[in-house]
Amino acid sequence: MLQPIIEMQDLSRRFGDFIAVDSINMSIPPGEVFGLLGRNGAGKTTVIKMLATLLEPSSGHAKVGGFDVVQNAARVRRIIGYVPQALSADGDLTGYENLSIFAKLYDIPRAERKVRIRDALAFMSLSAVSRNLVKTYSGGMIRRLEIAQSTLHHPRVLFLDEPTVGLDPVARISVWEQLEKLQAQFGSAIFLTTHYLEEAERLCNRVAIMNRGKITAIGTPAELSASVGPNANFEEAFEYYTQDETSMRGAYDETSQTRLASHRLG
Ligand SMILES: Nc1ncnc2c1ncn2[C@@H]1O[C@H](COP(=O)(O)OP(=O)(O)OP(=O)(O)O)[C@@H](O)[C@H]1O
Repeated sequence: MLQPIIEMQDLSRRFGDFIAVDSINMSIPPGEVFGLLGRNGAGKTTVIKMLATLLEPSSGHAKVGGFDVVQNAARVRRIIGYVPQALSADGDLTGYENLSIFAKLYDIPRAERKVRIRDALAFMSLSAVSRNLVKTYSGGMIRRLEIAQSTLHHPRVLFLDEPTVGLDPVARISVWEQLEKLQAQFGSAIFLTTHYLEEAERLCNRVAIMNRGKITAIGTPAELSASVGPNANFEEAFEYYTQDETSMRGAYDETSQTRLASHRLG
């Protein structure tokens, strides 16, 4: 098997006494589009922030591109792109100016900057509005600009935290299409969090379902559906794997528990 691009080993994060991420283990191969799914508060953002070197683990380890996210944080930062959940582009600058800041941040040589920015704008279908202030953009356009910003340096992994939250269905589809194009052209791995099941099914090669800090299932969307029942759909699988453990204990027989455990190990 190829050397994983992302590896997590007993990765945990506490806030005081509260365990937000509870000893998770996962490996993601290069080029995979991987979705971390869960309800609000499951711990998804905390995982992505640890992988993107923005938050230190309380215990356990993670590597991105073979580099430890704590010991080699600077090396990790050079090979990743990160799009946070809240819209973050500067509304008082133009699209071009926002990209220009990131080109400098990523140390893209001065001679190459213009071409990279022009290509990124064209790639995200933003060329026509590049000289307009970002505050005049729609939510979908801002998201596409942020994806352009965070991929200017052609990262090996792109982290996206809830990339289409708050977008209308048309804007959501346009973001999905740009992400698919990006993956096809550069082969970057994409690690995204979402609570939209349709997004995960459309974009992701594999998904993991997270509930109260733990990974309860991992596999392709089709595998997870099949693991719940012969005719189950992905929504039913999500419901199943995000139930509270107490209700699971009561409601499911031993076979189901074994199946759940085998997914945890998978
Ligand atoms: N800095 C912090 N201090 C204290 N608790 C925190 C902090 N950050 C996150 N938490 C808690 O950790 C848990 C997981 O939060 P996290 O943001 O990772 O969840 P999430 O799955 O990304 O949810 P959402 O979809 O709402 O963003 C939540 O209960 C949250 O309140």
